[in-house]
Amino acid sequence: MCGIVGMIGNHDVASTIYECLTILQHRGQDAAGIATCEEGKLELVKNNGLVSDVFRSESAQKLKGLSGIGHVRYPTAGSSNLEEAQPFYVNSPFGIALAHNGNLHNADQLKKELFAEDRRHINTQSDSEVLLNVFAHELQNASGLVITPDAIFHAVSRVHKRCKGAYANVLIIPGYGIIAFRDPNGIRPLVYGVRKTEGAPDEYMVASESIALDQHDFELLDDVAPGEAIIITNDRQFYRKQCASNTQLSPCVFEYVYFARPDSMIDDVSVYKARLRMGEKLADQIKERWGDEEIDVVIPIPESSRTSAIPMAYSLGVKFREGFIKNRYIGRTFIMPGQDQRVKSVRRKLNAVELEFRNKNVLLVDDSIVRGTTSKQIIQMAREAGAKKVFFASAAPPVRYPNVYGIDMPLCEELVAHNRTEDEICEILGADRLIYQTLEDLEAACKEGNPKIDRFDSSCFSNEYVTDVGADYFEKIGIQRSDLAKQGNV
Ligand SMILES: O=P(O)(O)OC[C@H]1O[C@H](OP(=O)(O)OP(=O)(O)O)[C@H](O)[C@@H]1O
Ligand SMILES: NC(=O)CC[C@H](N)C(=O)O
Ligand SMILES: [Mg+2]
Repeated sequence: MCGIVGMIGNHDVASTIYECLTILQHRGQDAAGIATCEEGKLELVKNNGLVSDVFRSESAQKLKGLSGIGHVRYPTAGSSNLEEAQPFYVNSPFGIALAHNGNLHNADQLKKELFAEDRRHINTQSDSEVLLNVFAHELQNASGLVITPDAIFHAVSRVHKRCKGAYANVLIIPGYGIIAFRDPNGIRPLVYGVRKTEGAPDEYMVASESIALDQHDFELLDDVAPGEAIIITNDRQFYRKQCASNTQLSPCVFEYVYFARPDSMIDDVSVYKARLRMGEKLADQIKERWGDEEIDVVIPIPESSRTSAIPMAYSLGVKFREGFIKNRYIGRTFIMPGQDQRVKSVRRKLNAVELEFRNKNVLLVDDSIVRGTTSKQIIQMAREAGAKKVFFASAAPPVRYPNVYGIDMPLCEELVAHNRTEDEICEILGADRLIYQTLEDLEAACKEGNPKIDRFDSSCFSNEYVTDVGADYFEKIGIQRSDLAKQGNV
């Protein structure tokens, strides 16, 4: 997952974009970048690291101008190297920079076409560089000497025809404005809003999550619809158009489970409320299936499961306690690049409050179990702290299949639930009992917020992908993006 933001304002936008990126930091911890534009000149600063590290240097001072875009990266294609940090820039036509959240599964094919037919060279392994060049090529074909909204909308419609996978994008064209668009399935989130000041032109912001808008007093106007593109020119003309013929709103259900901040709205659904409903539904399952079990206390595994754990405890009529304290200076474990780092980080990040465990039957709640890195260690810690019995509940169903739309879970064999029954998983994790949310309940918990959602991308639970992903792509990412490959061992 990555976080993206774009803004046109009445003062230099770099500091606001910087703040937005810190707000979106939970979506990507590997690299960060900002491109701004002043009088037709684009400045770009990007590097590996957290937002606060990347923009510490003096180079960030050069980020001037009333429009800009920003990105925080969690890689799903290519390497974690600086060359693949975003925004990406291409100088022709007009100069375009892009920030992309998502993942293309036909990037290899597109790369060949770009080279052989479009005379464009791709210099990295990044699918985002491919996407930018497809857009640039199509814009070049569609425009004359002057950029027009029609030419941009046409270029976006061509991107929809050529690119397969997930993409929520924000782009900047120096001297013209910013553009945002979302793939025809609307897999990755993208919202926009306006800030009005009397006597001054309206300011606009586009971002992965509404929380970036909220914190800067922008009024949320809408989600960018699947297949839709919006344009905000420097002189504040606003255009929007549907650029795809077949669209179906299919947001990634994992955003609601884990990725997004609870205080965000995604496709008109409050992530917070969706998580509360997940907790209620899971509690119903527990009552139905574990009626015989005595639970003394419900304990969330910080951070993301807290919201679901509260209504669970309430519904079960059991105490809710903070049994694990989180070191607030350690980032998210799951999106770290290597398994060694992830394992070490869980222990450094979480510590048990012994008195909440001693001689108790504890129900630990997490939002999801993916590789099992967190749950395995946490269950062990609960036992060391003196728990009598350790029960484990996951607010999401078993993750059994790869994600190809922007979450780096490329290899089935790395997923603890793949090809395993719930009893087998329970044994591996070392719990006394394990319960998972059903997919039906999870989707219902999210959809209740917006019945207009056509379907979800729930592929990592169901093995049903909303785009046509070829077997060769699964094979490729399984080889290239496994933990072993990333360590350079294969
Ligand atoms: O089974 P695993 O492979 O361990 O992945 C699942 C865990 O990873 C995430 O936590 P993370 O520490 O990334 O973030 P959080 O602090 O937001 O909960 C998620 O909330 C689960 O706790
Ligand atoms: N997680 C993402 O959205 C990743 C974006 C892009 N595929 C990259 O690897 O940089
Ligand atoms: Mg967690």
